Amino acid sequence: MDANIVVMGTESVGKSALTVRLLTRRFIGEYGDIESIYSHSFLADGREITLNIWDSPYSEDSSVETSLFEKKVRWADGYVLVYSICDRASFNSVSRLIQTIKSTKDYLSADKPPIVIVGNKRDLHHGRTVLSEEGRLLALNTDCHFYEVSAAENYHSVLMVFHGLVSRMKDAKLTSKRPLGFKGIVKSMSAVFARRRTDSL
Ligand SMILES: Nc1nc2c(ncn2[C@@H]2O[C@H](COP(=O)(O)OP(=O)(O)OP(=O)(O)O)[C@@H](O)[C@H]2O)c(=O)[nH]1
Repeated sequence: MDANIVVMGTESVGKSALTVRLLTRRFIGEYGDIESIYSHSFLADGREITLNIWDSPYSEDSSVETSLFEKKVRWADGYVLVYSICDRASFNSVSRLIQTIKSTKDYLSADKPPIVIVGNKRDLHHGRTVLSEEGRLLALNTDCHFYEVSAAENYHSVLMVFHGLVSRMKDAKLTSKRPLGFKGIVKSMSAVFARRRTDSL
């Protein structure tokens, strides 16, 4: 079974840190601006599940963002929307993102893929500006799921985010994979460790 997961959120909230943590169990600190789709397989209830995880750097360029955004929504079987608990603006942005995703045609026609809201950087509790309750309430009001994690400190909670999302995907949905629509985006993990910039898009 294959599942496409898109990781979204504003700059520096830890999108790459979460993705790399899942894939390698490691936190390497700096990640570079790499637009990437990673594949990750695991066993759940005796079946092999392959996750294709699209992690992209946040861009202020709205024309780039808009066309990429549409591609992501078309492609996704599930969403991980990340904010930092120390960054109120990133939380507000996740809230807007949920509305935007939910109002797109592709989201509705795809039978409403599950959305997980992730408050990251839980280890930085002294700098917290977004309460856990606010994240939980946002999830409740928007019919999403909520986790607070630290990509820096904890592998297990990051694993729960992705596995929890997969368990909410409908099996039927996952059998019909949509083509990516453009090439040159698949990168290997070595690109992350080499911290290479790419101009593949
Ligand atoms: N303390 C702490 N720092 C974190 C955590 N997750 C990520 N960081 C740091 O936050 C910074 C940004 O992390 P990235 O993973 O590059 O963030 P991103 O959302 O992919 O950023 P863009 O690619 O710019 O959109 C890096 O310096 C990370 O080391 C965390 O859980 N705790």
